[in-house]
Amino acid sequence: MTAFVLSPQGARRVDERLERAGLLDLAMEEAGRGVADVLHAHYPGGRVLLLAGGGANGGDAFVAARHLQVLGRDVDVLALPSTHPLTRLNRRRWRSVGGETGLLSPRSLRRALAGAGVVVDGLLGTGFTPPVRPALAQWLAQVQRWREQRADRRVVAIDLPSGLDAASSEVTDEVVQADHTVTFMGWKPALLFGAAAARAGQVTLLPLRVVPEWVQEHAQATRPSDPEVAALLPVRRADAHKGSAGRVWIVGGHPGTTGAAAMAGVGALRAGAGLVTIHSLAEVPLVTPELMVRRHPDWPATLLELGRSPLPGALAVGMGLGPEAAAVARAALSWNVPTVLDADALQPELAGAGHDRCIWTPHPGEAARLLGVDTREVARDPLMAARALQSRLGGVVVLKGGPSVVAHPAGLSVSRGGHPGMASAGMGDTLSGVLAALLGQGLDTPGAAIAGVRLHARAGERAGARHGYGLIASDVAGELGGAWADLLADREAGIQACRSAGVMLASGHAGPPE
Ligand SMILES: NC(=O)C1=CN([C@@H]2O[C@H](COP(=O)(O)OP(=O)(O)OC[C@H]3O[C@@H](n4cnc5c(N)ncnc54)[C@H](O)[C@@H]3O)[C@@H](O)[C@H]2O)[C@@H](O)CC1
Ligand SMILES: Nc1ncnc2c1ncn2[C@@H]1O[C@H](COP(=O)(O)OP(=O)(O)O)[C@@H](O)[C@H]1O
Repeated sequence: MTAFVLSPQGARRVDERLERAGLLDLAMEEAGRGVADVLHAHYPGGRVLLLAGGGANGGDAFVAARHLQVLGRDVDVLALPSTHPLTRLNRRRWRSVGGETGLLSPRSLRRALAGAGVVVDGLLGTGFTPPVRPALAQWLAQVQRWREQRADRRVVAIDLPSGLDAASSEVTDEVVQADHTVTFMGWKPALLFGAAAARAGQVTLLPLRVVPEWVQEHAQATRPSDPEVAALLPVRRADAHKGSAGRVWIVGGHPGTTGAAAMAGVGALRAGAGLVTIHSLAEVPLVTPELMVRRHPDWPATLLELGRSPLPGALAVGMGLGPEAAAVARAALSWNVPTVLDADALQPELAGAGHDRCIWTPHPGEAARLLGVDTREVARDPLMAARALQSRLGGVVVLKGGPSVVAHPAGLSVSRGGHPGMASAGMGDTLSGVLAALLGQGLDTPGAAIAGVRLHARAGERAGARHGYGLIASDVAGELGGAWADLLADREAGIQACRSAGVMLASGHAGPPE
């Protein structure tokens, strides 16, 4: 199923609706019980110390305490004064089953930590407003020191580690390092990006059965599952031929950076393009004989000639293209065919020159240049940056990273998977080829972006399993066929899931070009 990304404001909206409908108690029960189940499954031994804050995050901790006791665990609870009515109610329920609650203080915490094997952090959730108040910072530091003293000590965070701003990828020193975070309803942006995501440890999302359509309504972005992505991929007829599988042009390469165009070409071939031609002013290495390479004397005359010839189903422009990239990209955009713009073609002066069938693929540095901001600002909130870029450039934007964000006219989508070994040169070039190949096979622009990013990430996972951090872009290209097969294995399930959930990922496949 599609998972959703919920900003703290979105979570609050859902919270308010649940409260008005009298369902918040049920949601808290489901959330707290889920925390207990996940904790017990992953960390079956050791005394559990639950830390409950005053808000609803603390309420979840009281519910979890009750269920952990039912599961036969030894449980201690230390709490702050409860301010939320449901937290008070669940504190009473905990007492009614014989549970005791101590007041959280440096002394009580020190004592309880001495006997604990697992700490449940239920102090601050989405209701946290930075910065962390000093007393709390001190307790969080105590928990942090306790965890670092022994390798078998675990911290399980409820919804998100305390001190983490749910909307930001940045962290401060106070934020607890969790081993596992059990989050509810949707991914909070902090659990997806940057240093904040690393503090969450492993994340389990519990969608909660209570009125899921409200989550969808208030979501900031979607996170399609593999079966849903697979439903976007084209399926060929048995009589397919190279013309019907899509003709792709790669426009790139410059003396010294010809490998970029070659890698894009291989990416396109491995993602199913029928015919791939590289147009370049430089001598592009013939990395595989199936690629056609045309070397030209200069761009102005070449662009005129190419514009008058039969145009391809899709093209990718910019990989290693060099100083004339903006002018070349502008001419290519005037041809009005599905176009991927990458690397040197990602120039601010092209804003307004694009069309609906463009995919712009900046990494955070390129995104910052296009937006005229600092790279750190892009990295802090990739969802906002991707949206801002899409409204400035039009078409579809893929803001690359681990994970990548796809911004399309109907919304935002965050990719799954990938591998840290993909942080190496040429990965983005390969992706450009993949995206052009999917556009050439008739996928619409958002569909090509969502499916292409996941296909590339899946190939990265496969290559990463084999090569680890030593993986190179050619390895990823070599795994694209296997990645496609992995996704297709779930295609039918994906189509059914999309239909029954009424979830629109993107309109998907427009049919193969003639
Ligand atoms: N949205 C929903 O429908 C659901 C929410 N649930 C839980 O509810 C949580 C949100 O609950 P709340 O909105 O009550 O907020 P929280 O419980 O996350 O935080 C509010 C508490 O934190 C304190 N606080 C805020 N900023 C602070 C700071 N800078 N320093 C120290 N203390 C600070 C407040 O005084 C208050 O006691 C979620 O994270 C989740 O755990 C769950 O019960 C499941 C259902
Ligand atoms: N840690 C990571 N996890 C997942 N994917 C990653 C990671 N690092 C990089 N990638 C992917 O690798 C690609 C890198 O693109 P880019 O920086 O443009 O590379 P290049 O310019 O060298 O071709 C992107 O698709 C990005 O999503």
